[in-house]
Amino acid sequence: MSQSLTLRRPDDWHLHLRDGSMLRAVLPETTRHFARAIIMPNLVPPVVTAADARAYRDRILAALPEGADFTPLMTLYLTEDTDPEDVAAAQASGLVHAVKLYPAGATTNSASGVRNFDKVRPVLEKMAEIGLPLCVHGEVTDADIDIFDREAVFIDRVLDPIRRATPGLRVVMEHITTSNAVDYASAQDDTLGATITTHHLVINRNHILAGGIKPHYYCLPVAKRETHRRALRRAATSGAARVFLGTDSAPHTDANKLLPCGCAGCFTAPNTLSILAQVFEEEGALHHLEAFTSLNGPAFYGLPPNEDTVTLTKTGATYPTQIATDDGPVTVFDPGFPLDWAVT
Ligand SMILES: NC(=O)N[C@@H](CC(=O)O)C(=O)O
Ligand SMILES: [Zn+2]
Ligand SMILES: [Zn+2]
Repeated sequence: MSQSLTLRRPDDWHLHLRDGSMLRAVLPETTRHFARAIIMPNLVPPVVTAADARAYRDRILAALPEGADFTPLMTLYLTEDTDPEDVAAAQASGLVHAVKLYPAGATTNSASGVRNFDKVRPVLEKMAEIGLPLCVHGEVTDADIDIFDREAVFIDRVLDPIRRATPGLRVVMEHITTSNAVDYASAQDDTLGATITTHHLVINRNHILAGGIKPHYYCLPVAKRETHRRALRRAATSGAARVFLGTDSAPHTDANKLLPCGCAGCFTAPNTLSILAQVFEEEGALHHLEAFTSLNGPAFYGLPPNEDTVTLTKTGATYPTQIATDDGPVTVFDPGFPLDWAVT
């Protein structure tokens, strides 16, 4: 008898589905395993208003594979012109579950993000009042701050001041990559959550840069040194209630990754659960996997956990190296080791 593991069906609390033919190609990779996902709004143009989010949700629902049971949880892209009343109405109608903060210039399609944080004060105050979470890409963009320090500096200079100025604001520190973020998150109250990606549990910066540059391991925030990866693994596998999975699965075509100035993002949707089971087993924490993938996220977002389940068996897993799209192939994240756990 091979070992098996049954979990409540997971959710992905940070996912890029893109649009058009890319959406159609990547959506089945998520709906196969996940019941719900927080859908990132960094399209071109971005998903800014409730009307934009409703239209994008309809395009996602129209692209669902036959028979898929999947609920996209929509977000709004915070700009300096975002209308607090539009945000409140979008939440009240059940359409929108979070607002996303991109510091302008921090990452893929962030040009419409926030430069002057004073300009978004009224929106943040409204969100604190109505309990709508702010999902944060937590990196400063100052040219004089080293890219490996941008998350730690953001916490001190931007995140903590925003939280102090806006009591009660619920915040998700997205895709944390440092022990600084782990320490900050664990010291806060239950208004603060943190997501961790699959790939940041697996790679450190050597994987990107040593022995030749590996564009498919380049994402933002960029993977840090090994001590940080270890801190992330401890946090993810600890069972701590405010830490949960946000894969940040971020597909780009190989043509856009393999360039002199290539795009940031790792495409992990197809093999995320197999990789996570292996990471948790290596850490002796398989009993905490369900909390990370299926329980902590819904609790933070005030939603019930899923009723149905997925089962993994230790029979070895295969996955495609690439997914075909009308725009060209998208390479799947390669963890660098064979996968033991298959989703059955
Ligand atoms: N993580 C990434 O490297 N890229 C994301 C944007 C983001 O989540 O920062 C993308 O949209 O491609
Ligand atoms: Zn981001
Ligand atoms: Zn992302």
